[in-house]
Amino acid sequence: MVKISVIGCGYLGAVHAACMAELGHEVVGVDVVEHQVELLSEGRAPFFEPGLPELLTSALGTGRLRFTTDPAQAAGATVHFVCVGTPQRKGEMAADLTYVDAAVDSLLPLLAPGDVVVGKSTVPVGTAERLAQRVHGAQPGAVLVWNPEFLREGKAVADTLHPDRLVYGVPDGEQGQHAVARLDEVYAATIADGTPRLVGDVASAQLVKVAANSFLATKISFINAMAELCEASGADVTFLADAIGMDDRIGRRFLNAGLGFGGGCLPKDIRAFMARAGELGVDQALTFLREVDAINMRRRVRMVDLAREELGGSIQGRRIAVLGASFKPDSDDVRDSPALSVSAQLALQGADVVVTDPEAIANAQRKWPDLRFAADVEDTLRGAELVLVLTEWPEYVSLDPVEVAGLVRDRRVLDGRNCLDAEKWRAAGWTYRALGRR
Ligand SMILES: NC(=O)c1ccc[n+]([C@@H]2O[C@H](COP(=O)([O-])OP(=O)(O)OC[C@H]3O[C@@H](n4cnc5c(N)ncnc54)[C@H](O)[C@@H]3O)[C@@H](O)[C@H]2O)c1
Ligand SMILES: O=c1ccn([C@@H]2O[C@H](COP(=O)(O)OP(=O)(O)O[C@H]3O[C@H](CO)[C@@H](O)[C@H](O)[C@H]3O)[C@@H](O)[C@H]2O)c(=O)[nH]1
Repeated sequence: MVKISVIGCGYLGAVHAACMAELGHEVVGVDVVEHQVELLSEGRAPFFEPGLPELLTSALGTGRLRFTTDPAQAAGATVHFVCVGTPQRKGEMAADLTYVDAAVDSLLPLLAPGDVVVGKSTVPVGTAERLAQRVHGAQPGAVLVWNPEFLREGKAVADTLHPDRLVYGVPDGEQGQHAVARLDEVYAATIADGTPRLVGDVASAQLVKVAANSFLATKISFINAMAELCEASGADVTFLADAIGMDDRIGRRFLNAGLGFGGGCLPKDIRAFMARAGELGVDQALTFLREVDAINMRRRVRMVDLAREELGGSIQGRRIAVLGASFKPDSDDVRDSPALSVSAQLALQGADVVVTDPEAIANAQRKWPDLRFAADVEDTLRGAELVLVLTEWPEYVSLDPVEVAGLVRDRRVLDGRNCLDAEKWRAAGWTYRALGRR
């Protein structure tokens, strides 16, 4: 059993804390937001993540997990995971590192010889080296390492308990070896399950994370660029993705064309990576990511244009139903949500937009208070002249086009995620269109 602290209990940290307790460790989770700590302490997740409430309840029941707003409660832990946010700086591409700095600073007075501070947040390469100096200055016997996290929202619990790989970035020498041994203790059950573990230097570990997200973003923008070609030439991007995806070297995963990527990770991570490359004097190495970002943002513009086309050129006062607000299904996260940015654009241009989502309405309302929301699909669809499916929640994918036809004014649907059965919708008398699909 290892005594662990987790600093920052948001989408990443809350899941990490609960999973570490589940693996048998004694865990204290620290966050600055009082309400969030109260909810977590009651076994309630402050955000929607399948499986998390059950895990919290079971871990709290063992007495091995607690949450607090008091950073001093992290004293006594020998492994401290830093899981705070690294959002995009306002008006810039670079990451805002103030939370990471504050989190590490809050640990400095508590550190004892042998303690390991483990960065999990996604940071620009070079951040860990800077923080390591601060840790070393405060407690020469303590060490800072990087252990990036690859979990996906919506699958965060399974991804944390059964990751594809563990990556440790440690300094050379005895302190680095000590940290590896500590992390191996923390992840003993995961390693025993056969999860590969890669040990490298600190710079590489930080880069692995942003490189992985850049690759995923590039794969999505590649297929969306193909969707533009398909649309211009009368081809079908889903057919194309299926066919190229059958080549093992390419693979079908992350080739779903549509509205593109959003969320609290891919968009800000590729931008921060470009900013860091500029600081390092190698901005040319990542100019392709500018294009990846531009292709991605064009999807949203295209969706708005398509809606206008479908409505005969004018959206002023036209009733549009939007299904989906979160950046992807199985999440209530609306950070940089493509669905909401399209909805807001349509509303700004004068359309009468109503948005629904199974989990994300509260978050969406906070972010876009001027948008109109409805709690259920029926109220959203009633009287609509155009239906937009912008997040592929299973309940939207499985809608019966015959059943819902009676609710709308006009049977027109735009499939922003290439997730509907086009034939079925057309057979029910709907005009069906999707980005890059016949
Ligand atoms: N969300 C994901 O799926 C995911 C996956 C892998 C990596 N990451 C990375 O992990 C980091 C966290 O992301 P997130 O999505 O969990 O963000 P988040 O905003 O949901 O959570 C961050 C939490 O840190 C808390 N916090 C801020 N300053 C603090 C401090 N000084 N002390 C204690 N708590 C503090 C905030 O109140 C918040 O609850 C980011 O760097 C992100 O890129 C996220
Ligand atoms: O073929 C695809 C796959 C995904 N998406 C979109 O891409 C975005 C991101 O999806 P996903 O990667 O599943 O969600 P995240 O939870 O943001 O996870 C990413 O970001 C995390 C934070 O860095 C990493 O830990 C994960 O490994 C990485 O997948 C979403 O808007 C999806 O709709 C597509 O448009 N097409």
